[in-house]
Amino acid sequence: HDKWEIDPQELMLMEELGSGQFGVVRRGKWRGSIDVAVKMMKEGTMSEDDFIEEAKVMTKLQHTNLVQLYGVCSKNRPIFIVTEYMRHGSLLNYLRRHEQSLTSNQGLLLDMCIQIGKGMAYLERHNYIHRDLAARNCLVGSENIVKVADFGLARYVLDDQYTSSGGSKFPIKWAPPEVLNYTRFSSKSDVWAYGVLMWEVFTCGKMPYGRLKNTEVVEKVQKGLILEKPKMCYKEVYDVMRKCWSQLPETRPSFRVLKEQLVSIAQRLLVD
Ligand SMILES: Cn1cc(-c2ccnc(-n3ncc4cc(C(C)(C)C)cc(F)c4c3=O)c2CO)cc(Nc2ccncn2)c1=O
Repeated sequence: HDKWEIDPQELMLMEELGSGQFGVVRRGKWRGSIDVAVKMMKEGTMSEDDFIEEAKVMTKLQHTNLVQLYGVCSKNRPIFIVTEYMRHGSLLNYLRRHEQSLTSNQGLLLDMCIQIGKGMAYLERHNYIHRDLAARNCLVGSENIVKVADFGLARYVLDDQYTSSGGSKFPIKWAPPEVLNYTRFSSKSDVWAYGVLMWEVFTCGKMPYGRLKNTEVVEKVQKGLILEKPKMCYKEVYDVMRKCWSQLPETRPSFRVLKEQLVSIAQRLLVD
């Protein structure tokens, strides 16, 4: 019996949550009581067979700061991807909607970064690369729980506007030099993206590099220019961001180290 295969008859679909990269995502109930989100994969948007194969691995990745993949309905089309439900939606929207209350609460902003760092340290330990880490791809649940979503899915996107670094949908502003030049993804390219995500958190959801066009950002990043310190961000937190933006991947800290550094900063700050 394939553990990762979900019987669609055990699903009750509810309101639409939005339409992501692969089509409509709806809220639902699984087996009558479990809150889920159901991605209904639009035909031709993802290499489905490869994904279904990978789903077996993904269901095994379990951590409090990762949005849990419960399984897939792959026996008919469109295929459904069933995951844990997060009631407050994307972190990016949450930051923008709650800017007023968040600006004075650096402890909470730092805690959000630490939670994501823990989820990413778990993926790093399992040699799992996200490939599109950003505030838009993290989700917020109750009690300010934050989790990393859609890790690894970038490999199955068929839209080459998204997959090729010259494409209009490629996440240029979250990409390090080795990805811009050779699309060389690694946990250290996730670390670069994590630095940009920290900047998003401490600016309550501003767009990195403002209105600069992608071509201008590529030029700046390759020249070593980096994002400025957000106004309401501790100096030592910005120093951690800057380490994530080292030109060379090997000079960037691992998520294991990053998490420890942020936790010790949080302990020092929350004591004072
Ligand atoms: C699990 N989950 C998913 C979503 C939700 C809804 C629509 N699109 C998406 N997205 N968003 C982004 C996304 C990105 C990718 C890349 C391959 C990384 C490019 C692949 C995806 F498949 C998605 C996706 O499905 C999500 C994220 O997967 C919203 C939730 N919750 C709420 C709650 C209230 N309001 C809105 N959403 C929720 O709990």
